Amino acid sequence: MKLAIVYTSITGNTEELAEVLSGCFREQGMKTDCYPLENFSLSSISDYDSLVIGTYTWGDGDVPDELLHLQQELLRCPQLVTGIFGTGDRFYPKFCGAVDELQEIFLDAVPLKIELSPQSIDMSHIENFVGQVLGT
Ligand SMILES: Cc1cc2nc3c(=O)[nH]c(=O)nc-3n(C[C@H](O)[C@H](O)[C@H](O)COP(=O)(O)O)c2cc1C
Repeated sequence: MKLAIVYTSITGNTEELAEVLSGCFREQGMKTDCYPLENFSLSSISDYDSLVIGTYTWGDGDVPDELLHLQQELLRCPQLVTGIFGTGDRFYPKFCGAVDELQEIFLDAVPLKIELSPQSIDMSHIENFVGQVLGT
């Protein structure tokens, strides 16, 4: 089994969460590759058994534009998307709205929403997410 984390991040919060998650998946014995979106080649999708997508939220609860192409491609194999994580800010009415939007498309994916950058208080949620994605 091989898992890819593919994320987009502007100010680094989602990147930080992606790195924490990578470490957790690896600790659980999962072969895990972690890519910023711009380094992920769509042709490598077939190398993976499972894909976990990470995103910030933009605008009024929106998925960032740069993710839309990957989102479209994954509609061919929606079962591959096992998790969707995001960082957001509770200041906005649609907290982590991008995670909600993606989850409406990838119905079986486990969601994780974290406020800004991951803190130690978030670790139980993060570990739960990892466990659910791995089905343990
Ligand atoms: C213009 C703008 C719009 C945003 N809209 C939302 C939003 O609707 N919901 C939300 O939860 N966060 C929103 N955010 C907050 C970001 O999603 C949040 O800061 C996130 O952690 C940034 O991730 P990054 O550091 O990976 O880029 C917005 C931020 C900006 C600058």
